[in-house]
This record gives sequence, C-alpha cells and structure tokens, in this order.
Amino acid sequence: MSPPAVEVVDLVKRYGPTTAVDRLSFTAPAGTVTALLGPNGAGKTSTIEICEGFRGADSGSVRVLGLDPRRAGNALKPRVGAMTQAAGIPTGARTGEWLRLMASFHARPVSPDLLLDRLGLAAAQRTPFRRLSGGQQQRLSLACAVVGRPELLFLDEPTAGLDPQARMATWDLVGELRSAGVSIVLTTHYMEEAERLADRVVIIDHGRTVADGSTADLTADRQELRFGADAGLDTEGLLTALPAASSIDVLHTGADGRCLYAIATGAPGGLGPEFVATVTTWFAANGVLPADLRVQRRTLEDVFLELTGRDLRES
Ligand SMILES: Nc1ncnc2c1ncn2[C@@H]1O[C@H](COP(=O)(O)OP(=O)(O)OP(=O)(O)O)[C@@H](O)[C@H]1O
Repeated sequence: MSPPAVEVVDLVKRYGPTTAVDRLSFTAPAGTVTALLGPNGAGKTSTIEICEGFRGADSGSVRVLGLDPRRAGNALKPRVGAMTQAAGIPTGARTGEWLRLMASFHARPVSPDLLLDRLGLAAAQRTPFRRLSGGQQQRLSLACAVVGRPELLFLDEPTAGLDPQARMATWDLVGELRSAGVSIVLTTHYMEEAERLADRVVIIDHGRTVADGSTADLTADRQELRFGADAGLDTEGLLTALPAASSIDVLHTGADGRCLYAIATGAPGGLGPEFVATVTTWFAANGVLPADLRVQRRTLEDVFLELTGRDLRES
C-alpha cells in the first residue's frame, strides 16, 4: 500500500516566544486534496514550509511520500511541486523563459505554452516577473509548481487576492490534477475554497488541529431550523413547546434589533416536518412572523465558528 502523501505527528514550531505550530497532527491520504483551513497566523504556512523541507521543526515528525523532507530533499525534489507565498522567482526573469527553464529540469514536463494559456499568462510571456501583477505572479508560481507533473503538490494560499476568473482557472486546474491522481495539500482561509476543492479538511487554530475530516463528515451531523425574528423573542417559551433535547441559539444580532436564530434538536425523528410544524404552530399562537425560515445543514463556516468562537472572515 502506498504511504500517505503527508503524515504530520505532534509537530511543534516556535519562533522565539511565539509557538506557531503547537503539536499539530494530520494525515493527507495519497490521491486526495487536503485543505489546511484556518485564519491568518494559525500556523498553516509554517506547517506547509516544514513539509516542503524549507524549515526545520522543533519537535514532532513529518513524512512526505514516506520520507523525511529535511533528509530526503534530493529524492523528493522531482516528485513534489510547491507553490509558496514567497515565490522565489528572480525579479528580472521573463514569464515564458522562466517556466521553460523550470520545465527543462524535469523528465516529462507539461507543455509550458499549454500552462501559460490555461492560467491566462500567454500575453505576459515576455514580461519580467517584477512587472507582473500580484495575481499574475501567483499564477506563474502555480505554473512552476505543476510543470514537472509532481506526484504531490503543496499550494500555500493559491488563490489569495486573485480575481474571480483567475480563481476559477486555479480551481479547475486543481480539480484536473486531482482527477489525474496527484495528491494535493493546500492552505486557505477561504471557506468556499476548502468546501469546493478538498476531500479532507483540517481546521487549524492557534497551531492546533481543532477538527479533521471530509466536509460531509464535518457538517453532516446536525441540521438546524433558522429564522429571523425580533431580539425579544420568548425563546424560553418556545423551548418548552419543543421536544426535550432541543436548543435555540442566537447566531447574529443585527443593528436593527433583529436576530438570526437557530434551533437544533436531538429528539427522535430529528428536524422533520412534525418538528417544523410544532415551531410554526407556536409562532402562530404567539403572533410571531419569522423571516427566512429554513431547514439547513451546517456549513463549514458554522463548524469553524462553533469550534473556535470566531468568524474566519473576521479573524
Ligand atoms: N519567520 C518568523 N519569525 C517570527 N514569527 C513568525 C515567523 N513566521 C511566522 N511567524 C508567526 O507564527 C505564527 C503563525 O504564522 P504562519 O505564517 O505559519 O500562519 P498562517 O496560518 O500561514 O498565516 P498566514 O495566512 O498569515 O500566512 C504567526 O503568529 C506569525 O506571526
């Protein structure tokens, strides 16, 4: 059986007094997309740079394609592609020439022209790196990471700051690479990106894994009935009308005094039609007209908020 693409156990990385990675563990299975999702400063870049062999760890173990990235750098180089935040491309290098040079280091590269075309860089072939826009620089870095047909690809914040069209092109490329069997480990603080691309999501906060699983696993175990109503809603009264093991949370309070409520239940039968009827009957008896009443599954965003107490976008 092939080893996991990446296996991280109890990883610790300190910078002086700052513990950036604090006994982090996760496994990225081969042939899948694994997203490390977390707010800025969560320790994602430090983790991925240790996996890439660019940084050493203070303690813990890291295996990349079954090998130690600090010791087996030469063996891993042809097998691993890395798109880093600091691209490491010389400022004077011309886009097309640089990508062709990168391709020449590999035995069976993807056609550089094809990649430039796919990533919207064909017109910038002769442009030096320093004159590319931030988004173009990122896409060239992505092209360099994939040109050698790696078995494993590390992508650090691959679409941060990209416009929607460039983001879609990147997502399409990641999807195709995954279909071709490439293992991908990416970091992101975009919930949609993790939800859309990843087979497995590792939620990281303050350098620790706070949840780990498929998006479906992380979000499936609970449904909620959400609605908007005044802040003064008699939630105690509503709770007494509901089966035991039900709860009501205020998810959000607007400036206008309206709140977004979420009802969940562990009662037998769960959140089915009868449960909804009980709630709406109580609304009718108490003169409450709810806004946007809907039953929905938790999103990754809800899970993140619940686990960290923070909104990923605000952190
Ligand atoms: N070279 C360094 N020296 C000192 N502190 C650092 C260094 N690199 C990172 N840190 C600190 O370590 C913590 C984790 O940073 P890291 O870049 O790994 O997180 P991140 O989740 O990737 O965030 P971002 O998305 O902002 O890059 C932060 O508090 C950061 O300030």
